Amino acid sequence: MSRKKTPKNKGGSVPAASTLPTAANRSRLACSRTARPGPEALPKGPPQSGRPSLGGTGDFYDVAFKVMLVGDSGVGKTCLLVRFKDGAFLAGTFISTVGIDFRNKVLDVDGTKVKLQIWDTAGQERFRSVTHAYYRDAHALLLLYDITNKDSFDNIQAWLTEIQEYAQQDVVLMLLGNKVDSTQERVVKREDGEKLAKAMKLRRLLMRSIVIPALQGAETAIYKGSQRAALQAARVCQEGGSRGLMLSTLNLADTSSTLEEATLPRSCTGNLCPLPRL
Ligand SMILES: Nc1nc2c(ncn2[C@@H]2O[C@H](COP(=O)(O)OP(=O)(O)OP(=O)(O)O)[C@@H](O)[C@H]2O)c(=O)[nH]1
Repeated sequence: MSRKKTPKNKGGSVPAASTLPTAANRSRLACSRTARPGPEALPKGPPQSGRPSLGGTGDFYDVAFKVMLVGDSGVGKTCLLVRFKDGAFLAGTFISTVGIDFRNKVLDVDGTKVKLQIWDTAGQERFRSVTHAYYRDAHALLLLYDITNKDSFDNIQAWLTEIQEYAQQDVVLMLLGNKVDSTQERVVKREDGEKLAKAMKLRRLLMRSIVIPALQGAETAIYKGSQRAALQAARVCQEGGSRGLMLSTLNLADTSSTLEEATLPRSCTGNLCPLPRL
């Protein structure tokens, strides 16, 4: 595979810390319910200059969320995003992300236009200082590990420490065990992922009968925090994780959560699962 993690048509990449968000553009990133059309009112991800406007495609939307993909290098963040955005799986040679990159996607959820602004961060240590500044505005963080790479699982705690330091306390966090298609190479047991989730006092929202083809092989899904943001983040995984994912979320502000179960809506039969009205 040859692919470049460089600016793309509907997104952009941010290799330098000089373009980190300002207080002004951070406030615009807040989850917004806007009148349509709203390209100029779309939440502007950092930075503002030198790249196409996030709304340049003329997307209409009612509500917008900023979602960030984080985790060790090579866990599959870019693949998840590309799969979600373009429906393609980037198999083959691994080219590491430089800096930070983003894609927009507007989904129709029960008649509501939901815009997701999804940021793909570089997993490599040397880019941490760049990505830290982007946590603050995120509504949801998807924290990935690779079930074939024990180190990426062991490093989850370190990622959580970073998240606790830099993200909003009420951010929705999902823990994703990626690459479950690689059954032969699996070194992180599903139970270990679930144990970690429990240790973090996660709440369980979605499990068992997830009938979305993209989620075949999904192990479990847990959320806590803003329900709507959690579900939108789950949708990223549902569409992006054709190879199955374990989803779980953590509300860092809530240490007294208990496990709660629910299921996806019955109408959830395709790649796009209508979200329940919350
Ligand atoms: N088998 C399998 N391979 C995957 C999957 N997702 C990603 N890969 C492979 O894993 C490698 C790394 O994927 P990337 O998406 O580039 O990883 P990343 O997390 O974005 O890495 P950084 O950009 O360095 O942070 C690539 O060779 C992908 O083809 C998956 O679900 N299953």
